[in-house]
Amino acid sequence: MAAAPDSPLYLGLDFSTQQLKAAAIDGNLRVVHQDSVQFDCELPEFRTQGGVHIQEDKLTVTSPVLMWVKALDLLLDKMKRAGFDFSRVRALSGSGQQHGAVFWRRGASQTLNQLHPDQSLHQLLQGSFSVADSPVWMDSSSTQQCHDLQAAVGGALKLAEITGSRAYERFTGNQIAKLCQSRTEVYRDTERISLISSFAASLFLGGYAAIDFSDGSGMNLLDIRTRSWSKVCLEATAPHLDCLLGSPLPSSSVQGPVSSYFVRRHGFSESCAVLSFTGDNPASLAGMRLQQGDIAVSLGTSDTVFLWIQQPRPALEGHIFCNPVDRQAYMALLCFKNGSLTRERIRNECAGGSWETFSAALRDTPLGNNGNVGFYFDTVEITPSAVGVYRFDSEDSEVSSLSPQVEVRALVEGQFLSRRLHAERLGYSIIPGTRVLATGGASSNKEILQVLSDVFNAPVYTIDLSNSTCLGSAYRALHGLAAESGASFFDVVKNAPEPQLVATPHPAAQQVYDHMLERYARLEDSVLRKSCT
Ligand SMILES: Nc1ncnc2c1ncn2[C@@H]1O[C@H](COP(=O)(O)OP(=O)(O)O)[C@@H](O)[C@H]1O
Ligand SMILES: O=C(CO)[C@@H](O)[C@H](O)COP(=O)(O)O
Repeated sequence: MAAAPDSPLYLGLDFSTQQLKAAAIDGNLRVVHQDSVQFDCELPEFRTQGGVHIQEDKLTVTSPVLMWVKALDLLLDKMKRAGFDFSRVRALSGSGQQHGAVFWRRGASQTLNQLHPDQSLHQLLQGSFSVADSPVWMDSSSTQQCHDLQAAVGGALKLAEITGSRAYERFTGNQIAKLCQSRTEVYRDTERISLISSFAASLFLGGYAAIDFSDGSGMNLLDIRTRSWSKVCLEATAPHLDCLLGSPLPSSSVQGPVSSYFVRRHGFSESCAVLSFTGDNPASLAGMRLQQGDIAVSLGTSDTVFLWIQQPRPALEGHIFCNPVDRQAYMALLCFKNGSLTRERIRNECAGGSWETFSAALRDTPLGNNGNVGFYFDTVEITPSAVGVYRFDSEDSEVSSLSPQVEVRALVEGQFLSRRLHAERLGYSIIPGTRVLATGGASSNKEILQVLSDVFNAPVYTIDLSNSTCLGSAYRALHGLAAESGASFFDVVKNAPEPQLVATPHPAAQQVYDHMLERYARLEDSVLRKSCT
């Protein structure tokens, strides 16, 4: 049944690597509006490529914080022009690319509190950030700080037991330590540190939003069992950090009403609630309504693989985050840096820049690629830690090139073999009934999903939107209002459309890829020996 034209809406936003996106749903969980702002082409004055600036050392990767602020101005204006009625929004939530940090300058809280509706956020917040270029998840420049943190807490595994992950360069605590050591004055001039998710929530609240447990798990600072900051990690990272971070809160918390700025400038209702924002992968778990036993594969700027887990078993590879929709549960995640941008490079070099030609190459080449396989780590990979491009023929001999069509398949098969290999090392096994839920920009490509299905030997499902992050945040906004009366997330979203089957494995897939996986693991070992990062 269609919802009444003035019925309540729930808004989800996603501040991801390459764009800001929004989706609104009605009380029947139907998507009624979608919009986006692409950073590179719609905000060219910030001169980003893929939403980021890669610095000369090739390790430091940042994004201008004012670009995200301006993107929000632009997005809300676009939505208004499209006739979106903000007064109907009962609750909103959102997500951000994980791990990135926003440093608010002393005095920023007062500015946030007194935003004048005649001016844009971008004009009002020009002077509010002590660091103009925020470190983001692609950064790998804090190796020293990672070593120091692990040494301080008693080793990599001990750190993983506390925070869910060994030290990773992109994790916020290590970025904060780097800033504090290299730009002490700037650190002293900072009154608050947000994640990108809690920064975005702060804009809507007109005051500092708490970091939520789930995104907070990507900092190497939160004790994922007690769900509070780990004293030993804070002390090893930087002085007075507890004051700068504020107390973390559950991902389903109502953090307050939207600020009067949004009421007066955009027509939001004064009672519109702002729910905790979270990380984009946790939001995606909510958007896909992931269940235990499913495996999610997100094909955004990064590729990620994640699972719902009940008990944390931290390891030296991968991450455990607090679950964003169930306070007793967790999620396990693997992140692969060379995802869509690497597929785009090979599309440009081997398929004339056309996804259609790229897809045709996948259709026209056989499962297993006649033994040709590749490792494409254009930038320093996270899982595994390696860099460079390595191609092998069926005899395991390294070759310097492959024909364009074979290269396309070598890339996509290689990427998914890697996703499966590392997921299995994390304890994941494909059993009858396993569903692979795919999302992210590249999940609109059926041929890529067919290779995913073949390599995992499991059916692949997608939801209607390739953008499950916004949908997940809209669901979380709706659930947040009901959570106070004890309703579970799954109760609230039980009538959402079911994921649709989009690919089933070829009958020969298991035979081809079980063997190839063993071979891939051996070749990866040899690549790792060659590519000491
Ligand atoms: N038809 C397609 N085939 C493969 N990849 C695609 C296709 N359309 C878009 N993409 C990829 O989707 C990526 C963006 O995914 P998205 O999930 O929106 O990223 P993010 O949320 O990280 O900003 C682009 O970098 C692009 O390479
Ligand atoms: O670092 C991670 C997860 O640990 C990345 O997955 C970021 O969260 C960026 O996400 P996308 O913009 O690629 O969706």
